[in-house]
Amino acid sequence: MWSECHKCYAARYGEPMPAATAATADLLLQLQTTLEIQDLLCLFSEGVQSFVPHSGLRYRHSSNDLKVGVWEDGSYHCRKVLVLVDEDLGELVLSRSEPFSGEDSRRFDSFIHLLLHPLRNALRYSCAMENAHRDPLTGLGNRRALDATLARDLQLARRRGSPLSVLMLDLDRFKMINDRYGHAVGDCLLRHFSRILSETVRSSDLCFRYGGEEFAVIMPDTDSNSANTLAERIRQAVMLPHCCGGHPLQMTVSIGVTSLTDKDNERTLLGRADQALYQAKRLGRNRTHLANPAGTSSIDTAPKCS
Ligand SMILES: Nc1nc2c(ncn2[C@@H]2O[C@H](COP(=O)(O)OP(=O)(O)OP(=O)(O)O)[C@@H](O)[C@H]2O)c(=O)[nH]1
Repeated sequence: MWSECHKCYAARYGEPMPAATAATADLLLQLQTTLEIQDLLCLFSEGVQSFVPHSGLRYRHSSNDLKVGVWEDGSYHCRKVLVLVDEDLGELVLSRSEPFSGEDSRRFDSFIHLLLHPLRNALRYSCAMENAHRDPLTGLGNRRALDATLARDLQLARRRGSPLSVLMLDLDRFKMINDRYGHAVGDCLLRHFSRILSETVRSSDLCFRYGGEEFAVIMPDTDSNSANTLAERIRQAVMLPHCCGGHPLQMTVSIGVTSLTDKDNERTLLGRADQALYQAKRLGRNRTHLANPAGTSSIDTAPKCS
């Protein structure tokens, strides 16, 4: 019944669809037009508004905490737990300055039935997108995520006229670790390295596993000097011994550093960071190599201890 359009309803029953039925039919159709959770909640809030007036809507799930409209924490709330068969879909809360009546709550319930399937689909889509952009071993963003983030951050830096730097990092002689201690120990070191990376950079910097034992960091609002300082901090932190599979191991990393120029696109920026990394390897590994943004000269930070 809900999926019938107004015309079909009129043809079948010989009268126009009642307003409440028409509203739920329209809302159901609208909710099927998006897989984005935020958009879905906006559509839902608009659809429910004339039947259960509210100033704000909040959706909480283990993977999300979203607010739509004017959310006032201190005012009246109408809270619903969302379950579809046995699946926990989170919690939906309406808020406003007037108390909610029993009738409001019942109407809200009847609209929630329309939301459950579209919301479950949106949650699954969001989870699939998240997995498609995450490296399963380290939990860092993967190369696809790096490409998308770099394109976005590059545009942002251009618009604001702010600096942007990139690090490319590659663990040294990692094949030896695998060959000597086995792949599981190698995996343990890769996880350890990604933790060091995430803990050493600032919260605005983003870390990615580029592939194998190669990683990248995007640093918005960061010039080459600050990027070089941060790269050195990472290099020093990596050298501290770490126990994997009962083996106290020490690793080192080579790092290429570069910053955005006017002529750069994503490919040239990453390419220059990769070249700087290659230079760091060529000059003896366990070092940071800064490519001059103009690409004409470069600075090498030799290890203070190795
Ligand atoms: N354990 C583990 N090893 C990996 C993974 N991905 C790539 N590797 C290993 O990383 C090693 C990379 O070796 P190479 O490319 O020769 O580089 P390297 O030994 O680090 O030497 P340099 O980079 O020249 O310092 C190979 O042995 C790969 O098998 C992974 O997910 N887990």
